[in-house]
Amino acid sequence: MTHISVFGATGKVGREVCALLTETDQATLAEAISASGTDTTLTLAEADFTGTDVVIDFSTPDAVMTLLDHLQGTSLPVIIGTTGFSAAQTARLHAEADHRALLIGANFTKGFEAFAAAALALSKALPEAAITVGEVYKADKKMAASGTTKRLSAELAEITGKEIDLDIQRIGDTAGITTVVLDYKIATLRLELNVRTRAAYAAGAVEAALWLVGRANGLYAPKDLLAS
Ligand SMILES: NC(=O)C1=CN([C@@H]2O[C@H](COP(=O)(O)OP(=O)(O)OC[C@H]3O[C@@H](n4cnc5c(N)ncnc54)[C@H](O)[C@@H]3O)[C@@H](O)[C@H]2O)C=CC1
Ligand SMILES: O=C(O)C1=N[C@H](C(=O)O)C[C@H](O)C1
Repeated sequence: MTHISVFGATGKVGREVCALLTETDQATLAEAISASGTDTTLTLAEADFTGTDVVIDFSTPDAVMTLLDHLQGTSLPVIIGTTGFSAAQTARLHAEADHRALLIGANFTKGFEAFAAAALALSKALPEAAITVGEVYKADKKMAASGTTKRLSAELAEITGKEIDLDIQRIGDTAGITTVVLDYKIATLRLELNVRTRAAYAAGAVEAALWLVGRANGLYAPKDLLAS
């Protein structure tokens, strides 16, 4: 049985991770940590992580930095689900991988890696196509490209040498819709990943956490799970 602590436990995704950990036989909830603590959660200062095998984070970039400060001197593995890090924060994350196994994923939905690979393959097969990466998320998410869109557009730009158009939308409580549209004049090819529930992100993160326990220190990504 793997003991998983959840950082950002009262958030939309953190709640789903905690719920999943009460249902699965492979893992159990060790400590649930939130910004100010509640009846069922601890503050970071109250958490001691003894009895924790791996931490799953879905919080904010600044909060992740405080988590890493708190974990200094331990080699506890961490799954980072949070997106939107600054360049300096990203550098800190990468340096942290010298001290622990750290897996960073912008999108833990099962099928996302295959979706990204398909988008890259199609962009190579249709070099004449204009490419747009689109996203729809909840209304209160910052109106800027998500981690998912940044990753997809950077990989598509690298492989095609083209500028990639972005279409950013915010609607209601949308869990996440990612599209890649290739327009090659005689036709339009559209790939869409429509996440129905945030439980999908929680499931992918728990699967990654189970995989990460026992790995050597270093930086990992969701595609490493597929390779092993
Ligand atoms: N990698 C992936 O597959 C996914 C990533 N995300 C990312 O995960 C992050 C969280 O997303 P949501 O759950 O939708 O946001 P949310 O706003 O619902 O939850 C964030 C939580 O972090 C907590 N938090 C803030 N400061 C904290 C601190 N110092 N200590 C502990 N907890 C703290 C907040 O109280 C809040 O409950 C975002 O960056 C989002 O983009 C979201 C969905 C999937
Ligand atoms: O905030 C969200 O909800 C999500 N954010 C992630 C991101 O920034 O890439 C992706 C996920 O699909 C949902």
